[in-house]
Amino acid sequence: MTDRSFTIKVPATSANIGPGFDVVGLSLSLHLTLKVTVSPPTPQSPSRPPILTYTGEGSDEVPLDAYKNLTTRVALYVLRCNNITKFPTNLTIEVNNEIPFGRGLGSSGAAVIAGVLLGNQLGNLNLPQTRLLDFALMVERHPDNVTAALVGGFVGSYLRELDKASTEAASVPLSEVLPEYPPDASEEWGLNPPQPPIGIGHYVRFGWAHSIKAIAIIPRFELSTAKARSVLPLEYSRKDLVFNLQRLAVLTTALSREPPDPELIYEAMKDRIHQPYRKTLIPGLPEVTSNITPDSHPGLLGICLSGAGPTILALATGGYEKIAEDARAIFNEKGIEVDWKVLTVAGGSFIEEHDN
Ligand SMILES: Nc1ncnc2c1ncn2[C@@H]1O[C@H](COP(=O)(O)OP(=O)(O)OP(=O)(O)O)[C@@H](O)[C@H]1O
Ligand SMILES: N[C@@H](CCO)C(=O)O
Repeated sequence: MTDRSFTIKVPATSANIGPGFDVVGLSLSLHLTLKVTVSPPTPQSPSRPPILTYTGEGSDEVPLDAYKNLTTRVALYVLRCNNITKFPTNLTIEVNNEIPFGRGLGSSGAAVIAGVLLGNQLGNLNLPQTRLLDFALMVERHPDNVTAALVGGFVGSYLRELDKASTEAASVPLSEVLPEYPPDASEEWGLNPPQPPIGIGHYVRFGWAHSIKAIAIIPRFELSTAKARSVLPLEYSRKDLVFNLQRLAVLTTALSREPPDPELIYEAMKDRIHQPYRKTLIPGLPEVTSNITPDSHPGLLGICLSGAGPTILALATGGYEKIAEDARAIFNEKGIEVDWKVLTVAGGSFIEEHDN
């Protein structure tokens, strides 16, 4: 028997793009890459626990225990749901990550999608894409990042209204979906995990004008999605909802048109559902989004908070450096250091099997 090896590659994502809170996502050209090897047992190594190594973003904080790491815990959840209670013996996973943690660039969504694809691959499950999405949505319960990370491009998604039994199945605490530790006596723990209902998430890919690039202006601090969601109200006025719906409807088509129209897009990327509430957590956010405009910065199309923040996403066809450096100067005035990158829209996740 020979080693089996394959590579999984998952893109970063920016969710919301202004008015599309929990609805739209855009895949971007930073990647989480897993190089996976499964070696047959040998007399010297009949069986050993998984070895996980990690380079790049988050390597100083990510757990390297396969039973604690988000990606491998998700993979084990997928395997357990398919009657496989353990990782294969002699599994090695070398991770390289370009997606900064907790910045609004979909690091957790990418880790979850990588885990679902890893479980599917290790168990030779051949799950269809819709089922892969169901598993991801049991872990990350808003569809915007995970859908864009899985299928790639500029994507809108919704969660199907579930019947009572499916709603209960999809509402189990995350600690039950992803227990942290392996069982001492694996039987009870290994069996009967909460199965995802079928067909939770549905999506459509919008067009994307190729001349549009995304500048990610990334503050050097982390903001967890949970914290950035905790400041949001539970209810909104009709006026604010209509404000967002009007803009989102225009935005999804405006970003596909060549040449893109800055006047239309700048206004269509405004939001009243999440950004105004998150400004308390991101000093400089209102100043950056209101002072950098297509008039002051030729090439700019629109500017918004990326996902739950703190990264700012500027869509532009040129003038990248001036946009980024002027945003940097505003953040610097608030005592915040930033890094910035010009990114392109990426394809979806993919797996490459290697011949050994
Ligand atoms: N590659 C990874 N491997 C393991 N855990 C990860 C990985 N990437 C992210 N995580 C976990 O996810 C956490 C960040 O998730 P969080 O949802 O707060 O932010 P985000 O996904 O980067 O931002 P957003 O959801 O706004 O785009 C990290 O602190 C870490 O615990
Ligand atoms: N739509 C989510 C994305 C976070 O990943 C939010 O803004 O909270």
